[in-house]
Amino acid sequence: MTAERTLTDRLLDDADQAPIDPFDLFEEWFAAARASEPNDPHAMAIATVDADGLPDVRMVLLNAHDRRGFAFFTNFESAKGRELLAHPKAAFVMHWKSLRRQFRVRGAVEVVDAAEADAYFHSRARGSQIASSASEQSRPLKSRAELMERVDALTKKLGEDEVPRPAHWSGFRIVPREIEFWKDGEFRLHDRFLFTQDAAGDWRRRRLNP
Ligand SMILES: Cc1cc2nc3c(=O)[nH]c(=O)nc-3n(C[C@H](O)[C@H](O)[C@H](O)COP(=O)(O)O)c2cc1C
Ligand code: PXP
Repeated sequence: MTAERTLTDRLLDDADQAPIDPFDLFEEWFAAARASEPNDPHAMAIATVDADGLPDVRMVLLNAHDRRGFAFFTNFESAKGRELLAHPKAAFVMHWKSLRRQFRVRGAVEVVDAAEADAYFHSRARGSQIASSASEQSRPLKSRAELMERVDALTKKLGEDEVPRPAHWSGFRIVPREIEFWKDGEFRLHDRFLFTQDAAGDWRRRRLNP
């Protein structure tokens, strides 16, 4: 009996030019990362640009994904929030050290709908919901004590009530235009595959030089 070939096996086999769906391939790589990374396999660095075109980058967590794209949740009044609302395009990268693999996406950015943001917000630990309400993310803070006072005041005020999702806390979805899968190779002879969509919306892949 022969073992079934994975999508990764097929990707690396230049003789196999049948289509591979990049979202299915992502699921395969993400599952491998979840099984082998010591922490935060869903961490990604997301790059934006500010009003001067100056790039900005920081880690966020990939907390939702499907065939529409890759979403993370944040404060829309933060630096990244303001940057993305003004310039709704982004790139992100995930690096799974344990696998020596990299996953990159570039594309347009859309805001997730309110129902999705509510569902995700309320799935988080209550303390994290309160923290997101209390933190004026990216704005100067006089002291940690000031933040903790806001957390305590809000905790007291809410009692047992549900924490309302702040109007300025929601999710951004990166809708891929380009997707790249990278796998480490000996002597820097890595394997790289760039997926782009053709006019019909089908995903094509090209191998790139490392
Ligand atoms: C592993 C990791 C995951 C993070 N995930 C998020 C996240 O999902 N959302 C978020 O708002 N900040 C997250 N942060 C904090 C951001 O990196 C950043 O400090 C914060 O969002 C403010 O960024 P900004 O000033 O560029 O908007 C994370 C930090 C780390 C190290
Ligand atoms: N917001 C902030 C400020 C974070 O630091 C993180 C994760 O570090 C998140 C949101 C996303 O994680 P979670 O939704 O699991 O709290």
